[in-house]
Amino acid sequence: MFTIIKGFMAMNTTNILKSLRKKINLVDESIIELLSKRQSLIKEIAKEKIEKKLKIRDEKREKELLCFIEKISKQKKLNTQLILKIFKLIILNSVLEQKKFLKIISNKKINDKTISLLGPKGSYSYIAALKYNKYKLKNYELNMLSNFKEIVCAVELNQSHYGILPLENTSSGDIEEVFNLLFEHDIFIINEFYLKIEHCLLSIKTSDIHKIKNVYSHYQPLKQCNKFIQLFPHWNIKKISSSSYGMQKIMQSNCITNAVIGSEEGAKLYGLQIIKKNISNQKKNITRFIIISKKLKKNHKNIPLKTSIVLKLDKNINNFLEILKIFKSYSIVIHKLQTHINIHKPTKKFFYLEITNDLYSNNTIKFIKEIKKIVDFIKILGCYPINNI
Ligand SMILES: O=C(O)C(=O)C[C@]1(C(=O)O)C=C[C@@H](O)C=C1
Repeated sequence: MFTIIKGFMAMNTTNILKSLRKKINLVDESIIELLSKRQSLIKEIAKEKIEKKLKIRDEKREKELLCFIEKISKQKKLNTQLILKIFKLIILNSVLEQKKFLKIISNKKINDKTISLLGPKGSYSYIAALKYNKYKLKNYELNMLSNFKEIVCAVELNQSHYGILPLENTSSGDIEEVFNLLFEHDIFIINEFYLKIEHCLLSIKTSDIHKIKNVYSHYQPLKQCNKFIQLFPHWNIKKISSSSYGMQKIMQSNCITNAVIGSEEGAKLYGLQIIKKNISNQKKNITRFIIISKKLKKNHKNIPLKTSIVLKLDKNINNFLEILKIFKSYSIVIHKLQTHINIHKPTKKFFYLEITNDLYSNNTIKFIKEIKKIVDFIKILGCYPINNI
């Protein structure tokens, strides 16, 4: 009798579960419908912006909107951090959609093979992308974006096949922002290469070093040239989205007091003069660029390969000793080992590792299985050919 009642209750619970799941389906359908409505509005906004020649991205509006979202999600007692994360992604997606729409409207041929990078033309990423495109991709269209996050999201959201990002530099070290994006987003490294970066101080042709008051650039070139900059304490240093955006701005402003730190190639593109060449802290200023993709790539077995991994451990330091033992027992060779701080939660650390092993070899597969047992979090960031400087 008791078993019959239990069986009946179980059946009843299953029916309740079924009906609740049906309700969830309806709620999810409404969410999708609302997102589709939002997407249509985004297109309308894009048309208006194109007509009125307004910038696609409106950071002030984004801030206001996120404040509003935060307020109402708190009122509804939702996980505010999660909701904000979702909305930041939705907004970023609409920026990328609007930029794509702008291209269609302005009758630019849309190539389905694109590589996203920090633009506009003349940036170091542009020079790196031209080089990579010439040797490896051929005929991929360059999709110029305004920051590293947009590049990562364009690839993650399948709006672009590949992305190109600087990862580290001999003068400024690791680019933490890019490492954090790799850890947080669903993308993979499929290649790497090195590029010599020769920073120059550029201005319009009628200026000279004594007239300069404002110096513009992306935060990376500014960091890589900080010793040179320190020689001119009266300069106002202005961080902007890219060195080439700075070139565009000073060319348009036509003002003798403005200068930008950027490339010689960029100077030619924007008709600027080079006031001083090679101003980096180190003579051999080299940047390591990576190519990112939505999918992990399998490589030929007969070329030397590197696998990048990120790990998060709990506070127990002994864990790391355990990890090292596993490395030893599988004869894994560590090429690089670094700790990185989570930009959003500075108390949280990640371990970033590069091993000179093929991710798909039986030995590496077994090694990763072992590691997974003792870490809090592991993400394979990619497997790609080793490209020495
Ligand atoms: O309000 C706008 O201007 C929009 O284009 C919409 C939107 C959004 O998705 O909410 C997208 C991009 C802007 O940077 C700000 C907001």
